[in-house]
Amino acid sequence: MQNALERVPVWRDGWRRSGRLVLLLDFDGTLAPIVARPELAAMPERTRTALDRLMAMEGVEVAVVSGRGLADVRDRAAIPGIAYAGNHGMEIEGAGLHRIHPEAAAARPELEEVAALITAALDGIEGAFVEDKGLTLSIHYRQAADREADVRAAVHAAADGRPGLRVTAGKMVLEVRPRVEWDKGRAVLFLLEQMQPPAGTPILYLGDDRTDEDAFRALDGWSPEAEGVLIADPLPNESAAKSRLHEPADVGALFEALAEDQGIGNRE
Ligand SMILES: O=P(O)(O)OC[C@H]1O[C@H](O[C@H]2O[C@H](CO)[C@@H](O)[C@H](O)[C@H]2O)[C@H](O)[C@@H](O)[C@@H]1O
Repeated sequence: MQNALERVPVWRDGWRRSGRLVLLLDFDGTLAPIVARPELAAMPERTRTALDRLMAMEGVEVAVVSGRGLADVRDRAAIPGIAYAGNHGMEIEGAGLHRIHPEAAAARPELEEVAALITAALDGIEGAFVEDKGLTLSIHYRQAADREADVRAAVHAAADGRPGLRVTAGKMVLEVRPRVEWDKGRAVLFLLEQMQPPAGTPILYLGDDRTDEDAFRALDGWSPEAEGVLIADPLPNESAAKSRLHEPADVGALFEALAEDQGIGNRE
């Protein structure tokens, strides 16, 4: 898969021609490196500085799309004036938008019940814990990797057989989500419908995990200039992304490279 830095001239050219550049950004593993616990995740200074610089340029539109709860990712990313999609897009807020998936919200009482069951079952598994994100649960085992099987058993015992819920997997984490027809791909299409970028606008979705593949696939159908950038090393067997970066640190380098050209996007 091509290195995303090699595609920068193509994207800058599209930005120059259309007057717009859209960046849709995942948080953990993309803007922020993966760390031991969710509350320790932070955007590196280099990435923030380069993103600030890009956002000060003409025609650049940014949104953050995350599996985290909306308030959490908004506080953590702390990029002013943009739209945030939390809980894999089940809640969207900012830039004039306010939307909560109604069926997902209705599943909250059952989710609470499951959270209590899993929390009780994890008692005694040191390092495993439930992150309650309101509309979804993350059950982390990064610090209890040797007990992964027990964590999985606890989660499935509590959530399986409930028609309103489903279990998914991510990086050393299981998630319990409402069984609704909504994911990062749908969220990205919703955001683009609001943004209405003109034809020819380069639209980049940067993401690192399985849930980001929904967004990569959704972009394929949007326009020829919409494409996914996968942050991964090694690469997975399959991905719908068109190019890759090796690690979150490279995301800052990509923003710097996009902002480099003095000929475009400079506000008067
Ligand atoms: O969609 P994302 O913004 O990438 O969020 C996905 C999950 O990210 C967080 O968990 C992951 O990152 C943690 C901090 O680096 C790490 O400790 C954990 O092992 C990873 O799975 C977040 O806590 C989850 O709620 C998100 O769903």
